[in-house]
Amino acid sequence: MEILKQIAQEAEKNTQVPAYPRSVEKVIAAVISTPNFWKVVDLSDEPLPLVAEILKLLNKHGLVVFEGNQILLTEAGNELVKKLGIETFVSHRCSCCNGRGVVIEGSLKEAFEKFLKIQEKRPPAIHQYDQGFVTPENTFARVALADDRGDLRGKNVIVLGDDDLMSIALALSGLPKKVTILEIDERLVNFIKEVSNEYNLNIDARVHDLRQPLPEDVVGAYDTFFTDPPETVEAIKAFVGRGVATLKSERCAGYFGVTRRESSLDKWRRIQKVLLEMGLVITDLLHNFNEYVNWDYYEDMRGWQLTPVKEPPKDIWYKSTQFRVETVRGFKGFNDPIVGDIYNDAESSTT
Ligand SMILES: NCCCCN(CCCN)CCCN
Repeated sequence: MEILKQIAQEAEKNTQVPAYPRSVEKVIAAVISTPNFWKVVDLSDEPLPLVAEILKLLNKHGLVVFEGNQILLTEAGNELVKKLGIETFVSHRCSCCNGRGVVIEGSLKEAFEKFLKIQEKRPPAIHQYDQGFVTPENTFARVALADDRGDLRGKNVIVLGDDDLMSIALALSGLPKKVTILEIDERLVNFIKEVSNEYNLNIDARVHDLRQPLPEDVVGAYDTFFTDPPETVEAIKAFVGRGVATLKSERCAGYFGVTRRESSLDKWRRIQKVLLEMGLVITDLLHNFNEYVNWDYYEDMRGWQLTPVKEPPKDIWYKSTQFRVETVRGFKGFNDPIVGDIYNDAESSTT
């Protein structure tokens, strides 16, 4: 146990990311089952910068080696695993719903098939706005989840930031009364407008920088919001806080993703405190509900500089937990201008 504590302390000192003996244990447990860096990050569920540092320290202590692009336990590493009784991960994830608790069926399925075709021409994710969209099936699973919770039919729905094309999926489902989207990236707004015209979806799509206060007419005018903010507490305030500011009243819902890839549990605690202070109740937390398609700018992101081996990501490794929140008495949104950096902190790694 001593070595785990020692490596955790050193890793925290070098990265400013909170690290625990369990962080080190989970990285070792991941290395038992995969030599691939991105899969180690995925299985360990620790922030990428911390995983990279822990691997470098394990290597320094002669417990892992980097052979080509593979991360392997040494003889000494295997001894430690035996001595500490470290076990690898076993998944019990439902193969039918992929652990999401919802499936895309009936009328949603037809809309989904249409969406699959439409999204083939979507603008690629760009680094400038920390974009990274989820799989088309995931976008529709979010629609199924919100409909399952009664948050869509006959409701006014707003999407704050939409590289995931939630606005198109929601409109294709035919469930909401009105769909509005605010998005900083003109390429996306133009694409969504074109699709809305072509398919007669009547989407209210506007270019808007969410660091600025909301347009007057959307404040207090919606029943449900969707957003998927960058992973800083500031960004949660900007995107989720503004989402709350768009809601009509108590007992309205919001949906967004929070990841473990760029957020330690210590940061999660700060995020959850911010949510409670806004007068929100967290009703659902669905682990790894969101799966992000690998973006082609990975060599430009900070995380790439930190990785101990330079193997391009192949399978989906970046995932996030889907949060559902609901307003209760005394809730208050956030609609002041945001100054400063909403994209970077010590734990972020894909910006
Ligand atoms: N930079 C690549 C990954 C970004 C994912 N973030 C934005 C996702 C937009 N769809 C944050 C994901 C969790 N909040």
